[in-house]
Amino acid sequence: MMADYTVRDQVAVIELDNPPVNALGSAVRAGIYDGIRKADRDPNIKAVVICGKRGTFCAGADIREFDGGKNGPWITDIGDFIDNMKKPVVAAIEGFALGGGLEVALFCHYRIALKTVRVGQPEVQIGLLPGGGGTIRLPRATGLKNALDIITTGNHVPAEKAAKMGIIDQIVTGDIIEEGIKFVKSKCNIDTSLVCLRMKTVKYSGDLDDISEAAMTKVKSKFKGAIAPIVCVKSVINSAKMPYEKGIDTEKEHFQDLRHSSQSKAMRYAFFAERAITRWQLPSGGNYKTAKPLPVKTSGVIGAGTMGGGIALCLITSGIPCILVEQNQQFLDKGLEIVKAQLMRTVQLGKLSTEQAKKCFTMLKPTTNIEDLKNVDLVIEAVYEDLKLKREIFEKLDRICKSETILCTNTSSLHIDSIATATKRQSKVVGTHFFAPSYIMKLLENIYGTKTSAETVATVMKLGKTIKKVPVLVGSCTGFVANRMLKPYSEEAQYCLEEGSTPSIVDTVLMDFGMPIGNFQVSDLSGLDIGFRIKREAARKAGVELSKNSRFFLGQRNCGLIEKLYEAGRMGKKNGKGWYKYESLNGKPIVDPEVTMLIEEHCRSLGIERRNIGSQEILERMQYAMINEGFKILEEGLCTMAEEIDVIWIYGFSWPKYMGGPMYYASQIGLKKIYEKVCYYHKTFPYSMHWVPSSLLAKLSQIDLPLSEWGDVAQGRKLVNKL
Ligand SMILES: CCCCCC/C=C/CC(=O)SCCNC(=O)CCNC(=O)[C@H](O)C(C)(C)COP(=O)(O)OP(=O)(O)OC[C@H]1O[C@@H](n2cnc3c(N)ncnc32)[C@H](O)[C@@H]1OP(=O)(O)O
Repeated sequence: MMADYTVRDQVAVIELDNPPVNALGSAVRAGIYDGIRKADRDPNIKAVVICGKRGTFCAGADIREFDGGKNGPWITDIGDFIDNMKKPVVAAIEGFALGGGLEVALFCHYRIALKTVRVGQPEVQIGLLPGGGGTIRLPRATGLKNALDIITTGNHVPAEKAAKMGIIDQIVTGDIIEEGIKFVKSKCNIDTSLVCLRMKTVKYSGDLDDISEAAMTKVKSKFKGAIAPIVCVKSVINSAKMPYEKGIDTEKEHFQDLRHSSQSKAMRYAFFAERAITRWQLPSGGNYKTAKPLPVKTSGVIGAGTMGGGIALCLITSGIPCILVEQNQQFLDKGLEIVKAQLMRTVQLGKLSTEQAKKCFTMLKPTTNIEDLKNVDLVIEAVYEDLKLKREIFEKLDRICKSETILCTNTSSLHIDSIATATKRQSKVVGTHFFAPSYIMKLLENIYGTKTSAETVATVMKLGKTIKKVPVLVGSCTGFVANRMLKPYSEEAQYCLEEGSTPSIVDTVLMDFGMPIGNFQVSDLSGLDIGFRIKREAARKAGVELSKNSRFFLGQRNCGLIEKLYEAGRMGKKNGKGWYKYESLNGKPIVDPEVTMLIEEHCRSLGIERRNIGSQEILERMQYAMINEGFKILEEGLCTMAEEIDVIWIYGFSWPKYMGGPMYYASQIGLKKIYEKVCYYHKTFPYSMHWVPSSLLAKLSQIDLPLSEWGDVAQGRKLVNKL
């Protein structure tokens, strides 16, 4: 049994024991169930303590079991039994009580916790609802409003807040089991039915239908396209509408429906993908197990623009002092204003108190003197994308900084070696690519160069976690993984415009799929000048002219629309005109007939016949071109597993988690179909390099291998005999 049963001072102590997080697998559930029945039967036992081993209570149901059909008692059987017990049962919580873990605690008559504990019902984040009575019992403990909030967001609640909400009865210090025993013995003379949550009514104020409608509207707009939050609201409302038993039965039905839904399967995949990518390895052999990160106690950021300011903010709000360097006082002052405004916003959102924000700000040391960086542990360069400038900065940093300092570049496209070779410490140079807005977006694409050491990689992977990002390690190539895959995706979007579509049609198709924002809206946000400059730089490097009126550029299909919009003074949202027009800086995109005319004129002048392009074709062309690129990336060893690509898209480009990421999506469609379509488009559009089929995709399309093994095939770790 995966729950230890011992007796101390006439109290039965049931300790959950399932490493690493005491997940409630079927054996654990059986262990708890047997334990409470044994304690109830034994006349020498006066009370029960339920707690967990290894410093944590329980992280919920064993998510891996949801795909199989493991049996064991249903979790609410435990609750039903405790509800009828005369002997008091206390949950003694340390670490986490999450999901089914909190539900077990809510079955108990009492809950005590250490101050450091976090509780929550995070099921919604894996496309589920709390299926062990959580939607019915939590509202009885804390009221409808709090329960709706906790269950629909999945956010963790710190112990003291949970105590104020009525979820925890007492905060304790010291040994949790000793405290549990002391606490529960003091309750032996109290009638358990008086404290049993089943017997309580659900508190709320106002009209239930109004509460339900408001909660539905909120989750539908906040979690667009996701089913689980809607079902969570329904079930929590049932707690106030239905008798306890009916509420529980309905909850169980909802749980089973969600458990088998494609959305939950994709989100469970994403949960484990996020953990798999922490097991990084370098081609040279260094890996997450062997490499030790260096401490980062002080940091520096060069460039106080929107990106650099946001990066500095990530550092100081995570407790890492940061020296922010700009070339002159005017730019520095502007950067500081950006940091201050973002900090204020964080306070307004309730994420930091005014005091905390003030304290953070004192950790920022603005300067115009790069020499001030000499003693910091790590520097992140975030100046604009100019190789010459970056090399100059790295050469200077190499001279100024102590020998241990790690030098990071926030380049979004340049090869790491092309910057690292400006220094005599190539093993300490690494890419740390943040995504705009850098304070908000969770992805941190860490890029190793040929000579980057495992220690340096370990340091930036750890730093990523410390500053609350999701760090993914990738190899170096133009655009790295994220932007390299984005290129065919947005090129296909532009080709669709030339062939007959419009920015708003393309964007609507993407948003209907589940993307929070369309391709052309993103382009307007980043600024059309960025796209234009990238193309101009590519032309300059190749020693050719950039021509907006040519259908070919560097031997490839070309769409000159960006150049035409740029020349028409359309810079994007920042000047109110891009692919759309905007009435204000915070305004919504409005279809602009001028852009439609410009596109039509572009087609006329180049003799391109426009046609109706269906939404399926738009989606397929954008996604399959990008997926094909993903397979090439795996094939080239720039990623070691397909999961890395999915996490990059989820956290860098807000790919809907309930669709698992583009590689997972491909696995659901079937690689055979994807490969056939890629071949078809390659034939149809022979001048687009991105349609040349990936040989890995070709290989995998012939066999049926789980996504978790695609990287192994690419790297030759798994040999496929059939081929
Ligand atoms: C048929 C079943 C009937 C049950 C009916 C009741 C239904 C209840 C629904 C649920 O309870 S669903 C689960 C709800 N709980 C969660 O979503 C919590 C998930 N875990 C986390 O958020 C985090 O892991 C943590 C607990 C906050 C700890 O974070 P930390 O960063 O410290 O460690 P990780 O790297 O995330 O995790 C360590 C290790 O543990 C694995 N793991 C964590 N939680 C679970 C879990 N609930 N089930 C299975 N495995 C879990 C995680 O995958 C890591 O292992 P890996 O090998 O590195 O992947």
